[in-house]
Amino acid sequence: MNRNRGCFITGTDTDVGKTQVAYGIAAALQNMMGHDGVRLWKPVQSGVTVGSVDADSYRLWRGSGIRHQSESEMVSITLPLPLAPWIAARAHGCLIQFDALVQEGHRKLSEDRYWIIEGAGGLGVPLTDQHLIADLAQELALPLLIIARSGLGTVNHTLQTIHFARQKGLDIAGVILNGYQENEVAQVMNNAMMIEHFGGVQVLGILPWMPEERTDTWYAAWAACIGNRVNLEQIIGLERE
Ligand SMILES: Nc1ncnc2c1ncn2[C@@H]1O[C@H](COP(=O)(O)OP(=O)(O)OP(=O)(O)O)[C@@H](O)[C@H]1O
Ligand SMILES: C[C@H](N)[C@H](N)CCCCCC(=O)O
Ligand SMILES: [Mg+2]
Repeated sequence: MNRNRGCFITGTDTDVGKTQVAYGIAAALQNMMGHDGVRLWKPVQSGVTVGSVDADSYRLWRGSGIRHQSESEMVSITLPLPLAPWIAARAHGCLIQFDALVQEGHRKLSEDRYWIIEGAGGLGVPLTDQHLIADLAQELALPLLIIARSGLGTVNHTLQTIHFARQKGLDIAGVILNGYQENEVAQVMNNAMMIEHFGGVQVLGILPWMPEERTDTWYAAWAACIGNRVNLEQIIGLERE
């Protein structure tokens, strides 16, 4: 386990399903590994309070089924306003200490666990007046898993994210296209093909829209869906020496 440090989950935008995919991957990896080796971290969340059902930290905790961390151990900074972290912090009368966040990340990654770390919004989202989410991903030196919408517009957004990631020297583990509707299958397959062709990356999974109420049964079905449709071996295998 100690070679598989983790992945950094980013998105082509806010609201593309990073949290939903992150907890699903965590649950599916736990199922696949058959032991407790996965941990989750959301360095900064905004627009929520810890404990509310819509907080990323709560959803990561609830959806992953991981109980060796509490919800508050899954998040470091929570800011109430639904804004980019730099501005949400400023409005709250504080600044995000980028170096402290990086140190905390390194401490976590030195543990003998597989860490799934969720950014905020996309790579170009400011954490401070000098740092973007991309800079945090760079400091943590984890491969990126890019979550993208599945439908029209996603090819452009995904290729731009890939281009920016490479400019920042980030490794890309792959892309997951999230949330297709039943009548969109052909379009999503074409989108995946175009992203692979022009982006030089692998699409590691294509996930359907699953709108039902979040019950225990729903969470189990989502973890199974990810286990069946996402190339988990590739995600953790990339980290193997
Ligand atoms: N495949 C899906 N099926 C059903 N609902 C989904 C799916 N993917 C995402 N959602 C819903 O879409 C909304 C946005 O997803 P989510 O919060 O995971 O996005 P995010 O990228 O993590 O956003 P943020 O930038 O705020 O962290 C949530 O309400 C989530 O439950
Ligand atoms: C509040 C929201 N849910 C996110 N966590 C923060 C998204 C910031 C996006 C900034 C931007 O790209 O313009
Ligand atoms: Mg999220």
